[in-house]
Amino acid sequence: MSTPNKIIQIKVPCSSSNIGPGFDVLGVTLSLYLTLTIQILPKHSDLTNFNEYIELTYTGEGSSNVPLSISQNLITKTALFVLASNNINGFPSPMTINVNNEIPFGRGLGSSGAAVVAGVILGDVAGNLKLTKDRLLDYCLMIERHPDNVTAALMGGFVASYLRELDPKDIETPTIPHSETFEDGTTANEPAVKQKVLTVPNGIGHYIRLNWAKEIKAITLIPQFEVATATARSVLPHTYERQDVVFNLQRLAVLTTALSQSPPDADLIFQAMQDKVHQPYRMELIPGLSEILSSVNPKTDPGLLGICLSGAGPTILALAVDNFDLIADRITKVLKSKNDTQVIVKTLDIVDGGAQVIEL
Ligand SMILES: Nc1ncnc2c1ncn2[C@@H]1O[C@H](COP(=O)(O)OP(=O)(O)OP(=O)(O)O)[C@@H](O)[C@H]1O
Ligand SMILES: N[C@@H](CCO)C(=O)O
Repeated sequence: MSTPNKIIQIKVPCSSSNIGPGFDVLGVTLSLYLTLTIQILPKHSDLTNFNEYIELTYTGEGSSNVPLSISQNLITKTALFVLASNNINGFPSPMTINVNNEIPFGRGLGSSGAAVVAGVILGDVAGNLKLTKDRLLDYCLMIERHPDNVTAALMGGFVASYLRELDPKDIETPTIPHSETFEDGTTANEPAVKQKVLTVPNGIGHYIRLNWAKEIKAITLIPQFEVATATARSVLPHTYERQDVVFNLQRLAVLTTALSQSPPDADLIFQAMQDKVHQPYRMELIPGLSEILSSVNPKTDPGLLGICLSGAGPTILALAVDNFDLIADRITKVLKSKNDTQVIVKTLDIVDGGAQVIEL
């Protein structure tokens, strides 16, 4: 192999979204990473499209079943989409891309959001486009249409976001590498259909970083089965009763400040993490969720602040300041009593910084 012109690392954190009432709004970045190590190799011919000279390898989570074809892999097809949108047809240099992934697939820890962010940055780096972070977010949001995970993964920290409503013509093009959240029946593994130029609208996503009290840690309880986000969204109703919407709005407004206060008020946070918009409908997909939400609280388990589904599940997120192992054991017992599965427990830090590009 020839000596690389450049070696670059793209490091993207995982994220937990919703935090109870903030469905499709809140995301918090946690300390598990998707890391791409890229060697950009010298061009060895007059070619301008080096798609056949991209070597993609994986280690870690998902490595045994992720597609390695660049038109099917979510990271590389996202990069191809960014390049095509900037009039670049295919990867402009040969390269090796090694992906080391710590984020389990389909567990509610934002694996697809991290892959989309990594792919958008890969496209930016490969095409030497020098897009701003806000512009990178526009590209992410063309692909993953709920902003919570991608905004947290790109920007870092505890983030609230909303999406500008797009004109239907902005998303009708077949060049977008449809992710599972397009809700049109396509899946994350389907290839982008055509490479036709697409102008990505400006300023699709708007976000604000919120404060997070430094003593609050995230216990993640990760059952060893997947729930695809598309499935977890398909069980949600299309319309809601007014009292359920008001229930969530009231709690969401309180929660965004309650999580910033030091010392945290466990009772306030526990109540503010209740939800009536997504969790009740997802209980059928996650045996034990209903029992956990109704039986574990700051009185039964001192140190606990609140419990919710992480993203679309099945991971359970427990926010706590103390007694992490005891809280984890108690929730694990309930999950195991309802599922014939291993439960992996990871107590994670909240990560302040988002995706990074490091030149090695
Ligand atoms: N590192 C990756 N490389 C390639 N594809 C990935 C990667 N990470 C995720 N994916 C794709 O995304 C799918 C998982 O996306 P899905 O939205 O269902 O779950 P999630 O993002 O892990 O959970 P949530 O969105 O609830 O946080 C995987 O099955 C795979 O197709
Ligand atoms: N807010 C999204 C996150 C999943 O990616 C959901 O709950 O469906």
